[in-house]
Amino acid sequence: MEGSVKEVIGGGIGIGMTEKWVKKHHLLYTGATRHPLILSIRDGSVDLSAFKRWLGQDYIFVRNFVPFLSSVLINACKDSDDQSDMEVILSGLASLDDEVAWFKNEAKKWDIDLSKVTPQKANQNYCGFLESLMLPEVEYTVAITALWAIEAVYQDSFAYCLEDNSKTPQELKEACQRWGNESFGGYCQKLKKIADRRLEKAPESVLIEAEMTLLRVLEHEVEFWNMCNAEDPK
Ligand SMILES: Cc1ncc(CNC=O)c(N)n1
Repeated sequence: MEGSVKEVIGGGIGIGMTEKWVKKHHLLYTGATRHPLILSIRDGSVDLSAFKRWLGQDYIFVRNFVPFLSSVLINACKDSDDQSDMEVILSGLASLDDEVAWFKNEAKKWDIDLSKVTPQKANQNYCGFLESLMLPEVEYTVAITALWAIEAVYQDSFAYCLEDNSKTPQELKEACQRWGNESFGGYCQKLKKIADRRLEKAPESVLIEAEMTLLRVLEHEVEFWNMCNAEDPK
């Protein structure tokens, strides 16, 4: 099949839309995946209070991410042309069970009371954006592109902190491992394939919407990291 006429014509080989967009918007993509907070984790100079802020805020984000992912799952069941989409998204949803438990356990280790953490502005904005993606008029193709981008930023960022020459502090490695591991990487690849398959068949209007949505995701991710690096509001 590799390299066959069918693969080439079918678009199985060659560069997909998501990759084209990442190249086109590489400054913003790099801004999200090589943020100063990530670079500081990787070189070991990270301010632990920034990490703690991230932990508390991301717990809230993940709780809001559950209904979003559920909504993408429903969309896939209703609108997808491929039955396996549902299985990929379901696997992501299933892993959030463990993820929420991990946050609670990690918060204990760092002496953070999650019930006292309130979402900061950038987090509120990002969660509001997730909610807007759950509106009935949002196309499955747009929602799956957003989902791929949200997951890919975390996978790319944290995998970078785990590379051989990185100096990531031992106590942060488990967090990096959650999203930087190969299995999460495989999940992101599957999401990317789904997004590329849908985008390939999408009309121009949906393509524009999906590209705009990718840019919004990247901006929200940058703002989220910025929020963690900034002092708490007085
Ligand atoms: C701000 C943000 N973006 C992406 C992820 C990764 N998805 C689910 O865990 C996350 N946890 N937080």
